[in-house]
Amino acid sequence: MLKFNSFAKSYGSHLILKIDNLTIERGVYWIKGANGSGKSTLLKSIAGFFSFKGSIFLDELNLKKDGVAYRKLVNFADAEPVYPDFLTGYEMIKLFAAAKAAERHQEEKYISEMNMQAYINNPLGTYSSGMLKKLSLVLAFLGKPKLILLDEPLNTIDVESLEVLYKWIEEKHLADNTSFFLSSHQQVDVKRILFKVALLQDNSLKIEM
Ligand SMILES: Nc1ncnc2c1ncn2[C@@H]1O[C@H](COP(=O)(O)OP(=O)(O)OP(=O)(O)O)[C@@H](O)[C@H]1O
Repeated sequence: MLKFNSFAKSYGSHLILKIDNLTIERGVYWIKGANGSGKSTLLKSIAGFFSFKGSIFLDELNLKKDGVAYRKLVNFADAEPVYPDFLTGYEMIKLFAAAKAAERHQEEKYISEMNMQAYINNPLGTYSSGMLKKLSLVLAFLGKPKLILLDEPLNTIDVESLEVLYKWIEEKHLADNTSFFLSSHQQVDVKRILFKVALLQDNSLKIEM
């Protein structure tokens, strides 16, 4: 599903990640690693936000050569999402839905299950951090992504929303075979969704069997 060839990411002269050759099969992965191990850097590189050395492929699509097609199939939710204050949650959803060629009304289930109806038409400047986080999760599920990257999704949201998120991951993986990379400091309910663990350590990524 995802393939790294001679991948390396540095900030200036500081090497953060080096993945020579690695193929990751479809699945739901918990990206586990200590503070500063490079979890966000890895997810943002895969999302296509950062320059890097080497290549990343999603199936046959090369991120560097087929960027538009690749990005349509890879969705990302930031650890601390920031959006324009003046747009409403619903306007933000409509922008993302258009960019990801989402089916009409796809967002309705997500808005209602996350219980966001009461404030979805309010400006984002009025949202709490938990409300912004929930919006970022809704955006990450729009369209028909092959891979969804969730950076620290368990932070900030309440227990009910966490249950909803686990349900969405399970449903989406079973229905569309969508893969997930979810980074988290907190223990993930690994048995529930049969998470596989990908350990980020010593600048490299290792899939644990
Ligand atoms: N924009 C940047 N410029 C320079 N160094 C950076 C930048 N972003 C991250 N780093 C460094 O890269 C390393 C990896 O950071 P990253 O945020 O990817 O780790 P993380 O595993 O997500 O950390 P955490 O669990 O604390 O969120 C850290 O040493 C960090 O200081």
